[in-house]
Amino acid sequence: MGDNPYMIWNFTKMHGAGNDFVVLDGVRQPIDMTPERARALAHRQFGIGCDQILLVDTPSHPEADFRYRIFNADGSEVEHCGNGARCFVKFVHEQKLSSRNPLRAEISTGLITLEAMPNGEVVVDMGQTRFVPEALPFDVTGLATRTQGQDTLYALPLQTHTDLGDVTVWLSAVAISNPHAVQVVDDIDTAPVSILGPLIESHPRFARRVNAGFLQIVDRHTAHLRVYERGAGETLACGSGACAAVAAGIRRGLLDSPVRVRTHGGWLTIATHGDQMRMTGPATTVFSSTIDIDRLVASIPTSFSTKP
Ligand SMILES: N[C@@H](CCC[C@H](N)C(=O)O)C(=O)O
Repeated sequence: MGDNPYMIWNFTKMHGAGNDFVVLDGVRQPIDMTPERARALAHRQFGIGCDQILLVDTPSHPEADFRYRIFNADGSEVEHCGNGARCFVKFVHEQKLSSRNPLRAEISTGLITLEAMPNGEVVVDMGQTRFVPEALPFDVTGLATRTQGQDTLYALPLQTHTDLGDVTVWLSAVAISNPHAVQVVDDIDTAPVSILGPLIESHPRFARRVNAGFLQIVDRHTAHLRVYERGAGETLACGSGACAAVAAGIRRGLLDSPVRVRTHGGWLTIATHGDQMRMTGPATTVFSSTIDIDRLVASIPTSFSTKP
């Protein structure tokens, strides 16, 4: 790799409401990301540790300022990451990759617009929500359904193999580029997220797996949310999950825009803007450093192998 034989990567550790990221500049340094490298970077004990890796790259779309790629902690590349999008803007400005504001970023499913506000928060036009099971995809063949407001809910039976026994969860199926299955619960603090989350996330009816949201309605403009994320487990906040949950809450007739969403990592504001979901929230830089990526991958004991 030219004058960088050790594959030293500059990186910045960031978070958005506690959803944490390793952010890499692929514009000024060559980054050949692989699932194994992503898993090594994300490893909480042997790596830097993060929920997702964000790669800022040159765009292929003529109207985009940058391309923005997202890798889950398990190495899978995914379509969207709301909290990451806010950190992406802060990173681009702090690293002086661009002073443009608003910015347009290319994600795998199109373009998103992002704007840094004078108070340090970032606003992201997250795109449209789609309430069609095929968009996730979600195989709903033979599942019982019921209607709530404008939404169709799907009854997904789950065998928990715990004291909870067999349970049926009523899900809204929402795609906002990435897939979300949202259920309404009485109290997010007592909801069995660690039991139901993994069962929903990797349920065979979701061919590309799914992010499992647990939404508590507080009043028509306030909600609490936990998300068991595809490829990362429960995170302190999920921006796309907040957009999907609010869209589901509005469609079910339980919420009105704008909605303040409390996650375990902080507050996000979600509003509808025409047919778009608009998210506002914080973005925080923790520190910047360098890492020898090949040495990191080689250092991880085989019993903790980052190979699939
Ligand atoms: N934390 C993110 C979502 C990251 C991707 C997600 N786990 C997926 O696999 O779709 C957010 O803030 O939106």
